[in-house]
Amino acid sequence: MNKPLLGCIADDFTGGTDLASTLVASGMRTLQVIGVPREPVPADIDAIVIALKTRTQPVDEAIDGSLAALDWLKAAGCRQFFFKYCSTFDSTDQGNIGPVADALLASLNSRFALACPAFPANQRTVYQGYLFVGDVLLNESGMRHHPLTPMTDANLVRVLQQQTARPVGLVPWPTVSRGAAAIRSAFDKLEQTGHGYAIVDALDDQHLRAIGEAAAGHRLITGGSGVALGLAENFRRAGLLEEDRQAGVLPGVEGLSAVLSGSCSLATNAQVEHWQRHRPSFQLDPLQLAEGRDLVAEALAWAAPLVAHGPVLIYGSARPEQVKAAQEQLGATRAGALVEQALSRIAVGLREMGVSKLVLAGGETSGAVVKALDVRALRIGTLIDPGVPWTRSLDDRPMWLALKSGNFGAVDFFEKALGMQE
Ligand SMILES: Nc1ncnc2c1ncn2[C@@H]1O[C@H](COP(=O)(O)OP(=O)(O)O)[C@@H](O)[C@H]1O
Ligand SMILES: O=C(O)[C@@H](O)C(=O)COP(=O)(O)O
Repeated sequence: MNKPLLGCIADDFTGGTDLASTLVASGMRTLQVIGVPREPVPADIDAIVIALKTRTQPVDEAIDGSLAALDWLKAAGCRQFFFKYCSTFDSTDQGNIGPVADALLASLNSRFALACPAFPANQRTVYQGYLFVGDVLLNESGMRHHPLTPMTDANLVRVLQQQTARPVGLVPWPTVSRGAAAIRSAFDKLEQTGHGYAIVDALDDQHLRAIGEAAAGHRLITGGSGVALGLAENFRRAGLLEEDRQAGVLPGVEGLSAVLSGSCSLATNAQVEHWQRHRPSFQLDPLQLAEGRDLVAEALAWAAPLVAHGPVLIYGSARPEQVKAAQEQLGATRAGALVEQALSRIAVGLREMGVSKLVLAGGETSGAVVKALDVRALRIGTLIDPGVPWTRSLDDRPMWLALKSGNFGAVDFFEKALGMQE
């Protein structure tokens, strides 16, 4: 049996499908598993993405979970490893990007890894070490209001340096634009001068492909899905990957559809508002949940007569003022957990009603819901918008799931995913 080539650890589930869809598009047969698998790798898989929910866990738990995933991937025979985090570098002052990357490097007996969250197709670029979201710096984007990981500094060298004792350097755009050989020699120089990481500038996909090529010999690569663009080609050059493999079309599922949204990002809030212009929606308020009101039962009772006629949206998503008000009373973690738990129970209830196609908005939200549905693995299908593919769960009651990163997708993403007209 062929061994997988690339073993990936994603710090959240939406990030996992984002990375998996990039690998599939570049011709790698990719399986996404939820948590460290209990089963052996299926045959004929080129890349495995283990999706964890470590982005906002306490640092020690994030390290333990990531190392367990790495051990499994090593045992499966992977040659190269990828730590996938968010294209907006979502983290707290303590981590978890730095501490997890440190632990992975140590376990791989490596001293150096690149760090590049750039994802130009979704307007994330890195210039002189500063992360831009569209035409504004990260800290001026909606990410400054993120409920769990507010990002208040766009200088990634500084942000990562705060999370690791290993010195962090920069490979700037003029070097990156000279191509793979120049990038490789910049990596070598940084490693020789004792740096543990290099933040790497990237403004377009060509840069990302060159960075990928330069990292062909690296044991560990860290970044967003963009930097995975060039990895398949490395394996092809080495004669390890066949040409022209395409992502399989997912077998369909019979049943009803719904959207569950827990993301409070600018993009998701706009998608929720767009949906509400013509379609039914039900809002969950964490303050009411905290008071003990059974909004799960209310939402399901509301959905029952509607969902048979067309998809419904149930959401906790709220504007920054509303999120802040809930967090002031409950704390960010409890407010978030209340909405995640409610949406998870609603997802289980909707499945009982015959829903088999679910669009989930939000990384933490998707993680909570997918766990509640006891999904163990996902096959990756076609892209709805950059970074968000349809997936099909691999179990006895298969569902189609679209795990949408909060920040991703056009304003009509929900309708587009479900094939609905305006
Ligand atoms: N009204 C609300 N008040 C406070 N927190 C909320 C509210 N609605 C959702 N949340 C929480 O905000 C967090 C959003 O994170 P996530 O799902 O990862 O979205 P994103 O992909 O935008 O980062 C979740 O923990 C979610 O439960
Ligand atoms: O890289 C990205 O932006 C996404 O793949 C991602 O990690 C999504 O995270 P959320 O925005 O929390 O869904």
